[in-house]
Amino acid sequence: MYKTAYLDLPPLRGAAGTVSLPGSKSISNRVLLLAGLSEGETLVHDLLDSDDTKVMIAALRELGCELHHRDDGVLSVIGLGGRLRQKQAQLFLGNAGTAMRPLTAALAVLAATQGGQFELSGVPRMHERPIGDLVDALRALGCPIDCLGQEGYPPLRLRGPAPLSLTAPVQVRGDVSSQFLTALLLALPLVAAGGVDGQAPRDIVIEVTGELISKPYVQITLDLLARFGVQVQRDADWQRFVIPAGSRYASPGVVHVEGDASSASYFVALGAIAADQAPVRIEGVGSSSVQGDVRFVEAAQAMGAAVTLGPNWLEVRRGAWPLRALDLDCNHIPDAAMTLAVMALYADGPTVLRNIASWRVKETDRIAAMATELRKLGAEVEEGPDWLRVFPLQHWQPAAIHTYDDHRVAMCFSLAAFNGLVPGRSEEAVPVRILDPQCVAKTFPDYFETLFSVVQARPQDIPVITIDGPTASGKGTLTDEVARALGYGVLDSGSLYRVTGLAAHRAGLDLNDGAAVAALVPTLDLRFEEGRVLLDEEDVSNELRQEATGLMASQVGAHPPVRQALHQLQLDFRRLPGLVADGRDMGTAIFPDASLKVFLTASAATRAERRFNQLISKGVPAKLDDLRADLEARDARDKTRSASPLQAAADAIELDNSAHSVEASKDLVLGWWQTKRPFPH
Ligand SMILES: O=C(O)C1=C[C@@H](OP(=O)(O)O)[C@@H](O)[C@H](O)C1
Ligand SMILES: C=C(OP(=O)(O)O)C(=O)O
Repeated sequence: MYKTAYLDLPPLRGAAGTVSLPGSKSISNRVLLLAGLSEGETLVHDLLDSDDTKVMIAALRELGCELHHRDDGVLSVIGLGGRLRQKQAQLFLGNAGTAMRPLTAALAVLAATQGGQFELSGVPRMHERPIGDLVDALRALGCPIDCLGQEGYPPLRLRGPAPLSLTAPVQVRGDVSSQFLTALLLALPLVAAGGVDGQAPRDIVIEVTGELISKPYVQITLDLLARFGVQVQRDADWQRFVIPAGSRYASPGVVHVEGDASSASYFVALGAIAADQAPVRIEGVGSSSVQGDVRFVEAAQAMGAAVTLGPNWLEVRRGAWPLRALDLDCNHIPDAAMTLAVMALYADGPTVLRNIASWRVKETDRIAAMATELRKLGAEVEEGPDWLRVFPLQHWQPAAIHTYDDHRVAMCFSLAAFNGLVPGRSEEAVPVRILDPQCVAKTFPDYFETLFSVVQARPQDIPVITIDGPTASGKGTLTDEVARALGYGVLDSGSLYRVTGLAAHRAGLDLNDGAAVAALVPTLDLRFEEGRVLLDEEDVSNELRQEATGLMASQVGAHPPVRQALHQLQLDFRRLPGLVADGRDMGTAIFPDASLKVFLTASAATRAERRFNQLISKGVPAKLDDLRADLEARDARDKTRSASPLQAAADAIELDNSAHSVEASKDLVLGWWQTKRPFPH
């Protein structure tokens, strides 16, 4: 996951390849709750691992369920069998509607029937998301509930014991969120079995007042209840639901969670926009999905996507281009429909998304957020209480997209990075900045990594920052810090000869055979991370420092084909989303077109002192004066040698960090970087 303040997406030009979806949020949290309420063990395969499921898992643990992750990745849940083990808990539920609403209903009923007191809270936005309709329904049933902040909103206190009146149908409004009905459907089997206050088993009837929105999510609830042994009857109008008398949760033993269909929407859109050569294949959902959001595929097809599908996969290519404008009632796909708003920028006319009032009470006011952010790109957008009209965009502007702690805003705006595919815009393509990219943690922590694995950019569009300078100037540390702040990769070019020597030696090659060693270079699986060098995922940093490795390095470095192969290898490090390259000739020889070049220096005295402290801390004896004399001699040699002398590139910014902390140097470099970027400040 990118834990950076922002993530810059360079212009992206194409897409192809296969993605494997994370588990469905809606299914994961329902399965967790149902398994937690059932008797015995449920083994959950492919559960989503994200903020929304973490809060549900933590809550169930607090309540006394035993959950543990097995070595094979399967989660074992041992449920409560409907009996509270903890009668008091304070549960923090983040911004997960699928945890807050269902747990409210389940714990209100359990507290009323078995006694107890539970407090449920979330992030500040959760305290602005309505829950009044559910609270009203539960209070009418007899559950004592206090709204601890504003009436009708979390945080909530659920108390008991209290007598429940189960004779009349339970009434719940369905026009603000379907999760209120879902919550009652998931919780009320607790009382349908009877036994509460000596009551006989009875049918529990739930009646929906007002138009029910987001119906496919209620269907997911009904399907999963059926898998846990509860067969709810519903009428044709989705107004009346009956949980039959005697219903009891019965774990199916093993449950497989499908891939998330809402998360699939970004990759379906990606295929429609950018897969003009080979398809984007999406594994985890398909025609046999129980999630309503698979119907996003129909909307994408209407806009021109060419889709083929199997039971649990989709393949999407570009069909019509530009995309076709759409006018759609999106009530059945409230989450995935946000993706259509960005696709609309690539359409041949205005696209209207209707019946989306619920967007206003989700992670943020999504109608306002989408309108505001689309306008930053230059788009014309109109909005109403429950609709959005987006016009196609010709003149794109570089924009820093505010994401409002809303995972879907972050994910769908990544699709704006394909603006270079708009006819006539190839040379004018602009990057897109996504602010606070880690908000994707709610449902898809690795979203951007997954995206980068299937998209292409032109190398010259991928930003590079070079940090060159003499030995012991602190290049490595600064490079790591800058790269970490930007989410960029690192190239530690100084270690390449040593790594090549070591790898060639390990492969049993003759180090005098230049051609053989050169052929090995492109196959090296190399990664630089936090000052460490990883070869085939093994940390070889210590081995690289050894004298024997130094000898191997000079042996392989003598061959021109090896030098050439290493040149290419360095260029290949220019990968999405960007690169910080540390060395001595990065800005002059390897990446002469780098957008920012830094030449890092420090006085010989400072560098000698740093090297001295480094050695002493590792228990290596050292003399300060000797180190300083060595460094001065080396500087003189470096500057005057004929083959690539150590020189700042003409367009490099010099940074003498003798008197700066690493933090201060990093801030300086990031400040320069901002001035090089096209985003408004
Ligand atoms: O029940 C569910 O799993 C969900 C229902 C939908 O909410 P609304 O019913 O509030 O539209 C959806 O937006 C949410 O992401 C998940
Ligand atoms: C609305 C959403 O989440 P929640 O489950 O919190 O309602 C969403 O994921 O888009």
